[in-house]
Amino acid sequence: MLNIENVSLTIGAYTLLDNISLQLNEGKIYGLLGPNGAGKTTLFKSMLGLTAYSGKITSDNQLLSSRDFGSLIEYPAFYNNLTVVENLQLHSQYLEIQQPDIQSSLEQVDLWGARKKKFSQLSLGMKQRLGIARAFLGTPKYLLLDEPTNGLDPMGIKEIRILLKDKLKSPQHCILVSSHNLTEIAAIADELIFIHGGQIIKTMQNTFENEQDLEKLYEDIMISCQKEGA
Ligand SMILES: Nc1ncnc2c1ncn2[C@@H]1O[C@H](COP(=O)(O)OP(=O)(O)OP(=O)(O)O)[C@@H](O)[C@H]1O
Repeated sequence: MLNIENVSLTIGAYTLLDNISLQLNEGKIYGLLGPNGAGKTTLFKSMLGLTAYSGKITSDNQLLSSRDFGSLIEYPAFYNNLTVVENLQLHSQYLEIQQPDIQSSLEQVDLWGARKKKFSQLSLGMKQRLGIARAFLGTPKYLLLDEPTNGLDPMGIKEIRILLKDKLKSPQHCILVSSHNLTEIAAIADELIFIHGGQIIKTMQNTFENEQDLEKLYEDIMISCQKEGA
């Protein structure tokens, strides 16, 4: 279990994260929802140790290790002139992942057939899936995906949904995914986390049968945050 306790981050006059406490459990997919600038990426970066913060984040009561996490934050950066396989081999060497199962990870995201293609030859959807394969390569406990469906067409979005829900979700792994696409979040998440102005506004089970109901709740929450000036 990932335990986030009273995590805050202030830079100059701006409070990016405001006393965030959350518990994230293996076996679940969490959807992180919030408008532009809410603090989603900053929260991911604090978990990954990419930004300073006050408060405490632990995994099963232990200090965090970079091995605990796999992440896809913002646009996935790879070497354009290397092939799919070469990119993953390089990443494994860089992270000192012992005996990475590159074939399985590529099969999982349906890219084994494209293993000899250069990164520059991949479609956006293939690039996102390769980013997820890379994030999952060391079989981390926590998989952090920041807007993985950004810019994808409906088929690409569907592929990511199937990948997360039917292939990567497991009792051993916790997946935290941020998205502005409420339809996707309604379809894949077990739990919902609403964030606004660096604060967690609400956490709840995803009981939404359709995205219209989630959309309505999202709008109500965000409008009331704006009124309160959160
Ligand atoms: N290094 C920084 N210094 C100052 N402000 C920052 C820094 N990084 C991010 N911010 C600000 O912190 C706020 C939260 O940014 P963040 O990128 O975490 O939001 P987000 O929820 O991921 O937004 P989006 O949905 O647009 O990706 C924004 O107002 C952003 O401008």
